[in-house]
Amino acid sequence: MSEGSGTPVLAGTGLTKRYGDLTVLDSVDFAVAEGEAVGIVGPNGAGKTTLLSVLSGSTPATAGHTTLLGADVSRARPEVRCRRGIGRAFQVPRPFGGMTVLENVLVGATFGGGLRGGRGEERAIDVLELCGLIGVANRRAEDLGLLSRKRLELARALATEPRVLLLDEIGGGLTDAEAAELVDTILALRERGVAIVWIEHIVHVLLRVVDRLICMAAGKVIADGEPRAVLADPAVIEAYLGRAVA
Ligand SMILES: Nc1ncnc2c1ncn2[C@@H]1O[C@H](COP(=O)(O)OP(=O)(O)OP(=O)(O)O)[C@@H](O)[C@H]1O
Repeated sequence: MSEGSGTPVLAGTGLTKRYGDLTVLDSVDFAVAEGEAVGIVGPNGAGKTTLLSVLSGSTPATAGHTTLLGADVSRARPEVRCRRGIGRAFQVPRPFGGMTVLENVLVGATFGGGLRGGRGEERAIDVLELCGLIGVANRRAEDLGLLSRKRLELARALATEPRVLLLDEIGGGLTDAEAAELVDTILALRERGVAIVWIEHIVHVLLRVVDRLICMAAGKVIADGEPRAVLADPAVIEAYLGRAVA
């Protein structure tokens, strides 16, 4: 969390997830401040996606607590956490293929954000503009190219009016130019004060957005701080076993 900030927008304490004897998340403490952007890196199987799933409520924690704007949401279902401010976008976009782009975003605003009637429509149009999708608002989601599908995934999460947005490898599969466009959209969200937690293997893309980097390995946080310092940390380099991280 940034120095001097107040209550974190989202925080986890002692977050643990076990599958039988396998501990995939091992007593992780995590916090993101309002408007902060945090990147999460780490080798495959480190527990990064599990951390986001536990924070968003889609995977129940074995132990630990999650707070959202200071309130304990550890027992709240994912849709409740969503309405209270946690948005999530996935690596593989999950739109309703037969629906238009606008309809997909309206579903997010109405069911995820609890915005009814005119307010939902206003929010949907605003989000489509922000994500560069207004020109394809009436196209069916299944007819979109990859970058537009990624933008739609982001737009659906944003339509719920999140205070914090959890992004899971949304840059995957994009060309450098497409990834740069996506970064511009995410920077625009930051300007609106949405906190961002972003797992991304494409580190140079991540570094354009985040103020802080967390590295996980074997279910634990092994480094947390200024991004370049984290990438230069010997423990981080060792965790990647010599794989390039920047
Ligand atoms: N439902 C499950 N049952 C058993 N093991 C699981 C389950 N879900 C995840 N795991 C295991 O938990 C570990 C952490 O997985 P997770 O997806 O959180 O890692 P990750 O850091 O996001 O990896 P990647 O970068 O490959 O996406 C992995 O070893 C994975 O196989």
